[in-house]
Amino acid sequence: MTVDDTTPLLTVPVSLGDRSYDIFIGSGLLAEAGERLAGLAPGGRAMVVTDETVAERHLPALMAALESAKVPAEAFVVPAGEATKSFAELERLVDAVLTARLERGDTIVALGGGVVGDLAGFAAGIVRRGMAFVQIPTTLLAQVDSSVGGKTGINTAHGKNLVGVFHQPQFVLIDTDLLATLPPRHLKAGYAEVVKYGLIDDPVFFGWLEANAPAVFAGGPALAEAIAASCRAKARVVAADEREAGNRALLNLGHTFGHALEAAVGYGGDLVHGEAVAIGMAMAFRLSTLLGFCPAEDAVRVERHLHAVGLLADLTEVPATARDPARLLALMAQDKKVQRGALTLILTRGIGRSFIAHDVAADVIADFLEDETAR
Ligand SMILES: O=C(O)C(=O)C[C@@H](O)[C@H](O)[C@H](O)COP(=O)(O)O
Repeated sequence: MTVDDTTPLLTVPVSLGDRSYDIFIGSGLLAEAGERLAGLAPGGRAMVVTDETVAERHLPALMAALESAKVPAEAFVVPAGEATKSFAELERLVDAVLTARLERGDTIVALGGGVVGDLAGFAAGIVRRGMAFVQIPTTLLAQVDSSVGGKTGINTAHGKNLVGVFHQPQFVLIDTDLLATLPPRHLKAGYAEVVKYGLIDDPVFFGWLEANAPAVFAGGPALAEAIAASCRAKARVVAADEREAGNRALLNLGHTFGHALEAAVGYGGDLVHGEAVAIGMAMAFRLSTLLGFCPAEDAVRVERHLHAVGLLADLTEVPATARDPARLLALMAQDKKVQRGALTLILTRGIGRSFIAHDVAADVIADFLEDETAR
């Protein structure tokens, strides 16, 4: 993979028949949001959903872009953090959309990270049985993962993302400049999802990340290239299996363990999604090694890279209260990939060789979790 020294506009198509859309990636794109929205829904209105932190940094620029394109718009601001993916915030948002009398052809615009995108997308999917929706992701995690593919939803006390709908956006606008204000912790957390694409089926990309991680974290062309490669990978998987009937589940590498950890720590607690996914991916590699699928050196290589960029890779690195194996197993049992009571895990035969496993016995997973807490 080569790195350009410029970041021109790049368009990645997501091919889904009459629900197809483009991901626009480039520097300074927020300023074009108004024109793009006006082109999408001439004469339409917009509601921008964002959180308190993003509102301070980027909302004025987006509202100015909408105003100059003559798109009437109002903003709806939610608290920052995972706890916002709740029935209470969904109800508040739905009420605001209906109070504003937005029509089905008006647009809900998600300006923010995964939390904002998932909540706003869910509202767009259910109000008037489906409104227009646009994603303007402002975190690395949202730019490389959650803004693409149409998964929307909220968390419940039973687990992560358990209530939601598939609802594709009309376009995704990725302004790479917005990452300049992203705190390092969230840049790292988003990087976990970038690594995931290498681990699923692209060992060359993983090798490139090992060599180029410092340049990616420095921002600039290498970061833009990592975003583009991630979006291409995700668009390819989603186009082949929009509703996760098959191989889309590979995008869940690290998520069955990760989601259980997030729920165990508590939403808004001391573990953000990408951090939990990093631990979950390392665990998936270790379990794969234990089961004889994956060379031990590959699991070690994954751990080494996650640690090298400052991500956690070990269950013992999460708060002790979230490490109870029985509780983790009970949370995993709520995973959406469960079939007839049996867990589905994404395991691996090595870096870039992940596969869907339906037949790992519950007692094997329970023993593995016991071992992991004692590592
Ligand atoms: O888009 C997908 O499909 C994914 O699984 C991507 C995940 O990284 C993302 O976190 C997704 O929201 C998880 O979905 P879930 O269905 O496992 O809750």
